[in-house]
Amino acid sequence: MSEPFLIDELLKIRGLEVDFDGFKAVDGVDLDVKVNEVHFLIGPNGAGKTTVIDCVTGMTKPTEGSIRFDDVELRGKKENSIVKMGIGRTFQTASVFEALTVEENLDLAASFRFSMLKLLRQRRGTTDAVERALEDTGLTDVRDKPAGTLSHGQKQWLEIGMLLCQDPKLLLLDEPVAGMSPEERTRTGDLIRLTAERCTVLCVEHDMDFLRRFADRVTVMDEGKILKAASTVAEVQADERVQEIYIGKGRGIEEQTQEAGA
Ligand SMILES: Nc1ncnc2c1ncn2[C@@H]1O[C@H](COP(=O)(O)OP(=O)(O)OP(=O)(O)O)[C@@H](O)[C@H]1O
Repeated sequence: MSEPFLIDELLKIRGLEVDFDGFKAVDGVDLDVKVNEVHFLIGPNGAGKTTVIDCVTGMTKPTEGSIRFDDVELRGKKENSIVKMGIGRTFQTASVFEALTVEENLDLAASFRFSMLKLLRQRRGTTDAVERALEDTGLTDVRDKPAGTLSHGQKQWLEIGMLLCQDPKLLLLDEPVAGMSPEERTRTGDLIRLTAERCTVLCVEHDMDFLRRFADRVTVMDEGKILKAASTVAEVQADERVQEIYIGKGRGIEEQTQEAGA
């Protein structure tokens, strides 16, 4: 009999395995993400974090295990069905339409939520979503600028704004603050906290200072496995095995996480 799906769980992964031509990139991963939490997935390079995210979006097909979202099994579903179920995802390099303005990018993203008929009847639905995303991301002043002229940080916020326009239940963020200045990191963290008031956030990240400020819970992976299941940042930092994998791979947890996020 399968485990019961608790009311505050949004994502429940059990026994996930991914085999790339004989190499187990993900090896028996269990992961629980609760409704409206900001959950970070950390671990050294090659730990399998992005592969787990790719399995949730349907981009990578697991060889074993289950991925239940809102008590529905995602395995076997197509990527676009998973998007429609309310899962949005950003990439390490923001994917925005550079030639379109900020507002046009958001408008286009918002329109994915509506059928053509609804769009004609309910133009206002997209406008409200766009205005809210502009406000949340702090991009109102640059709404008429082509996305290609934005700074790196602004492009990342635009990508998050585009996903917010689609009213997701779960946002998957892949290293959202990589390459950002300290000010941009703070703004991104504030945007993530604001986002978590409306949806759940699962974030792959290396920057320990960022985690300390913005995470509710953290799960640590190493070599395809879970090293430490969902815990507080303080518990993760105090864990000797977590210290060991970072120290064992050359440097301290602080140093390595900051460096990887820089
Ligand atoms: N398509 C693929 N084919 C073969 N091997 C892959 C593929 N994608 C990822 N891998 C390997 O699987 C392992 C896990 O990769 P993954 O990108 O998930 O790690 P990660 O924890 O996200 O690392 P990083 O922090 O460096 O992004 C790595 O050894 C990687 O080289």
